[in-house]
Amino acid sequence: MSAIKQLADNEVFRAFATYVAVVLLKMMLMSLITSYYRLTRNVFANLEDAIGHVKGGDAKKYVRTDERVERVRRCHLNDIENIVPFVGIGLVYTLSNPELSIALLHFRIFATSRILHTIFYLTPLPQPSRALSFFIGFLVNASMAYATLRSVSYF
Ligand SMILES: N[C@@H](CCC(=O)N[C@@H](CS)C(=O)NCC(=O)O)C(=O)O
Repeated sequence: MSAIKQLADNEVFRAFATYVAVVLLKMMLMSLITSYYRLTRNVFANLEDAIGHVKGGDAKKYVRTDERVERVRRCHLNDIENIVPFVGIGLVYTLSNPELSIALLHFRIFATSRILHTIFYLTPLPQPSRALSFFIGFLVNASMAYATLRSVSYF
């Protein structure tokens, strides 16, 4: 059996791949939400975008910022700051041969925390809701990094 086939058959890897797909799809959704607010509020990042969408008048005035668009962009940036580490740390953690039940717990808590973070940020809900959801996801990444270092570290 090839190494790739072996990896694909590994239950922890399959669980990891599933949750990576979930959180990356959630992150990709942020681009669509940003575009939605740009188009419905006529808020553009570039003059050529404004010219393409605003008929007549001075397109320059639609090259501006808007609190709603900026909120979605901050939420997207926060996803990048946390989901990219999840993909990297999660992969090495998966390769360190963890227990399936413990790995699943990490992946599920992380995905839930990021979905909640988005809901809390975009609604928006009062703090500390968003801070807690961020912190839980952060702890999951830290826990996977710690477990990996404990089991396979080679300095
Ligand atoms: N880059 C983040 C680092 C800290 C962080 O991620 N905090 C969480 C909980 S308060 C957050 O949602 N920050 C808002 C954000 O990143 O826009 C920041 O500037 O706030």
